[in-house]
Amino acid sequence: MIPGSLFIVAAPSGAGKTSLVRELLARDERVRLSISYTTRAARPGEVDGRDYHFVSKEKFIALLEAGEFLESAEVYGNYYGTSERWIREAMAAGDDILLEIDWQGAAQVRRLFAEAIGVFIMPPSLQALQQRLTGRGQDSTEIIARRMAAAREDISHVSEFDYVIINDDFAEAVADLCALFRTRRLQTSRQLARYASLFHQFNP
Ligand SMILES: Nc1ncnc2c1ncn2[C@@H]1O[C@H](COP(=O)(O)OP(=O)(O)OP(=O)(O)O)[C@@H](O)[C@H]1O
Ligand SMILES: Nc1nc2c(ncn2[C@@H]2O[C@H](COP(=O)(O)O)[C@@H](O)[C@H]2O)c(=O)[nH]1
Repeated sequence: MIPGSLFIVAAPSGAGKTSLVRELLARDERVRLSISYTTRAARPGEVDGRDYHFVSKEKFIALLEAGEFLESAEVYGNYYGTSERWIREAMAAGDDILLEIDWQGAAQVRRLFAEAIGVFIMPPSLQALQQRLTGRGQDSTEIIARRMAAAREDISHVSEFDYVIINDDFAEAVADLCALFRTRRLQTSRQLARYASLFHQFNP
């Protein structure tokens, strides 16, 4: 079996990564999204187990201490973590895995999986970012201010990622993200030769 790839998508809050990832998942059935654990309160419309596993701080710390997380970080005042068990199982099944996490988590994952492919989503401007956070209409003024204050720090980590997509025109950014996933899946003939079982089907 050809092993799947591990993709990381990060962005400052409000740049549009959840919207883009949702479109990618609708168009590319080979990608599986890791559902993170978080101590953040659910936003209106968010569903436990679909958008996040929403847990208390105590439960999160218990999971952390039990070694359940591949990576974890405090982001904008809440805790977030990726289930190591889920990732290992999905990898064993040969799936392409997508982690929608922040730059701190991305750095932790890169230390474990050097081959992970990092994609950073940029807003066209800080003004557009502010408008998107406000326009989403789901966070208080204080929360938006906290996320805007962190945006410069978030963006300063852009060079740690392999690819950058500027999410200005939404349709264009979706097309770029889908193309990136498709292209990264192409195998060179040398890579293919490493997957002996597949290779031998054509070279008995
Ligand atoms: N290209 C775009 N042009 C205009 N608005 C956009 C664009 N992309 C996304 N948006 C809007 O911006 C808002 C924020 O998008 P989204 O929730 O996907 O951001 P995010 O990066 O996942 O944020 P967070 O990290 O806070 O969850 C949403 O209301 C979304 O509809
Ligand atoms: N390090 C991790 N960061 C994560 C994870 N899941 C989400 N995130 C990031 O948190 C912020 C805020 O997300 P929001 O849903 O509260 O707006 C954003 O940058 C996410 O990418 C995770 O498991 N680990």
